[in-house]
Amino acid sequence: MSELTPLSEVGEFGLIRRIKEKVVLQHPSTIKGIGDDAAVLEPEEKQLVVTSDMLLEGIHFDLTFCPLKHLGYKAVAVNVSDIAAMNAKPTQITVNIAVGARYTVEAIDELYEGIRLACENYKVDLVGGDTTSSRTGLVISITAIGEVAKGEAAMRSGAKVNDLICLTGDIGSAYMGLQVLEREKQAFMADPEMQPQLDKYEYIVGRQLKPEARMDVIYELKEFGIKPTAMIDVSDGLASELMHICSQSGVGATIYRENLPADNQMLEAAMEFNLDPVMCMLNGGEDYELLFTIPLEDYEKIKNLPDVSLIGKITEASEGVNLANKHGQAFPLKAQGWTHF
Ligand SMILES: Nc1ncnc2c1ncn2[C@@H]1O[C@H](COP(=O)(O)OP(=O)(O)O)[C@@H](O)[C@H]1O
Ligand SMILES: Cc1ncc(C[n+]2csc(CCOP(=O)(O)OP(=O)(O)O)c2C)c(N)n1
Ligand SMILES: [Mg+2]
Repeated sequence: MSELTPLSEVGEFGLIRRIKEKVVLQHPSTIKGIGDDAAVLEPEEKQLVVTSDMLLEGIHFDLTFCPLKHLGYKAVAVNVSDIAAMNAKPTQITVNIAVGARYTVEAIDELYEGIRLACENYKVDLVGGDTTSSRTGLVISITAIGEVAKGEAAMRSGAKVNDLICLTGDIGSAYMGLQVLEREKQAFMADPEMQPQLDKYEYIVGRQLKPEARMDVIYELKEFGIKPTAMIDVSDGLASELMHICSQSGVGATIYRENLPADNQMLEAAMEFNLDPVMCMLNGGEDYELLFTIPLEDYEKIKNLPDVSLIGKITEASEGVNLANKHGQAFPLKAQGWTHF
């Protein structure tokens, strides 16, 4: 095994130099990246979108089952997902990390390998950040900047009565992936000889550890001439996100249980864990899919998009937010997804 280097050997500035050396800037709007008191950007004639999300050890990730490279990728992806949810294109990120003194240079290299891979995939420039020590665990906080043409940003507040409610991908899988990982961790702690059994859960575990921001769908919507009237990404759970759209738009909604997009592995794992798959889909969280509304007239355009499901319709506010079953019975939806407190 190769030697590991303590962080104290390179120091804060040595670490930053190491990070900077591997950064390749690709956006013409990045005038100055890492290395000065602040980055300098020169955006085009567009509106800027700015968002931050942080990931904390013990709250958002567990290093016993989350490799640092995946963590770096996920930290970027969840931020790009918020940019996507504004119907915008990501351009730059800054990365703040707080790291325990016992970390090695090689461990931080791994983390940044994931960050770099995500920057390459989403075509964003890493233009700065901050590095501090931590006494309580690893913290990663990312700010993402993006651009959108004037008037094209999709707010949570734009949904109109009779709009169609659309959802990308499938939901509930990241949550079930986490249940599997936590179970295998418990089994391993009880008996370190135990090898984790993850083969048949590859997809759902991947959804937890390696989520993708749906920039692909943002580009497709543009290509098909569809502008969502409202949009949000699913981080805390579908029910919770739908409530945000409804309250901010002053509307109600009905979604149909039969139309909720489920993956087979998620359904099988839910059965194994004795969990109601519909509850997992509504409240699981961390799917990083896009929930958006479109005018009814755009139905013909949207039905050709392979990875978009029509899950319901927007109604008058007085009708509330409901989940309907195949017999047409509707029940008020409760947001029981992730909250921090
Ligand atoms: N500590 C904070 N200070 C200021 N604004 C915040 C803070 N936390 C969240 N916000 C803002 O509140 C809104 C909702 O945040 P959040 O629920 O985290 O959204 P998301 O799920 O998209 O990350 C956003 O506009 C965000 O910028
Ligand atoms: C170790 C661990 N515990 C719990 C979770 C589950 N979890 C953590 S944060 C979260 C929701 C999303 O996080 P949040 O900070 O609310 O993101 P935001 O809505 O601001 O994008 C979920 C479901 C996890 N992924 N890992
Ligand atoms: Mg947030």
